[in-house]
Amino acid sequence: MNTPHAQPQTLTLTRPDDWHLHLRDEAALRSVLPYTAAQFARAIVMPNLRPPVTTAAQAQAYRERILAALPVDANFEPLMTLYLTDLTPVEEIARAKAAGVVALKLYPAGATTNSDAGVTDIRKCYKTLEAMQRAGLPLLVHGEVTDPEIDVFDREAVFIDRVMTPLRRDMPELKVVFEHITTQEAAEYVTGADDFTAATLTPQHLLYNRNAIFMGGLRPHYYCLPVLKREQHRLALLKAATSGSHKFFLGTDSAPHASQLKENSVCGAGCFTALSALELYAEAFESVGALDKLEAFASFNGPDFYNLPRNTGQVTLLKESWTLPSTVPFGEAQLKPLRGGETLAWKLR
Ligand SMILES: NC(=O)N[C@@H](CC(=O)O)C(=O)O
Ligand SMILES: [Zn+2]
Ligand SMILES: [Zn+2]
Repeated sequence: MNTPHAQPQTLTLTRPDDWHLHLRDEAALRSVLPYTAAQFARAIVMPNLRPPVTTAAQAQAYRERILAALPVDANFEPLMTLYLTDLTPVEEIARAKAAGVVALKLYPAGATTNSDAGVTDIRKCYKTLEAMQRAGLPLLVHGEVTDPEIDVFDREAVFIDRVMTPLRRDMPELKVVFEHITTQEAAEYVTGADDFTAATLTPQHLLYNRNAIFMGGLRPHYYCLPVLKREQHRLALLKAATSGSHKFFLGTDSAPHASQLKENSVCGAGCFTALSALELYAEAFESVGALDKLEAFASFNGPDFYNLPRNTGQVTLLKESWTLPSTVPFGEAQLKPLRGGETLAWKLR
């Protein structure tokens, strides 16, 4: 049958990167790293270990542990970050730059998983942020306020007014990535900002709204931070991701937590998507007929923002349904991927 506007059945992209990833450490690291190495050429590795990665020396040691955990045939480069604290010394910035660290991460204290050592007031970090601005080292931001008076669903929008806007005014040439944005407000803020501001988008925030957390019962594997929002926000994120704007790029925020800690009276925040990340993004882009925008989002906009070379080589996605495993090993424990046990429409060859 002649279907002139049929969507493609295969999709070949320049090898993509993941600009926001949690790999954890030790046995957990060895369990999850192969999935990312099979999908991506590089990934920005988040520093929220216990204890956090706060120094260039710790980042180098963590990088060595990641390289040692790679499958022998893997062709993958971890890009390291430091965890910013109230006490990060200005001198650490030069050491970080010399060690090949690509960014520092701002966790407002108490905002998310392993953020208790995070920043209590960003003004305490201004000397260090000025050094980053001079060194061209980006700041990656978990953009939620922690004020208990603020409704959980409003914490990202309030962060823009209370933290992002003053920060951009005071530090105009600091490169800032608004990580894992979840709201129309954040999408519009980044769209309207200058080229020093960019954002990452996760597959779950492009595919689901907050109903997914409550569908037929409480579903802990759909709980991450910032939490999924209303449909209006999901649509705004999808519009931003597929707009062709170079400010938006792929960052899975794949954040593995053992299933017994997700299916618990207090459920840890994080969705594990590393095993099917590209497939999930392809599904999201296809849903609005924008598969032609996926390559720039996944493979060009991130390296361009970080002033890193784009990858050479390609990956191919096939329109072929397959069932995602419902659990995979996670050290001695188990891990449940987002959509585990369900069918996906695209498959990475
Ligand atoms: N996104 C999450 O819900 N969790 C992340 C932390 C983070 O990125 O905020 C984690 O480390 O588990
Ligand atoms: Zn975060
Ligand atoms: Zn994260």
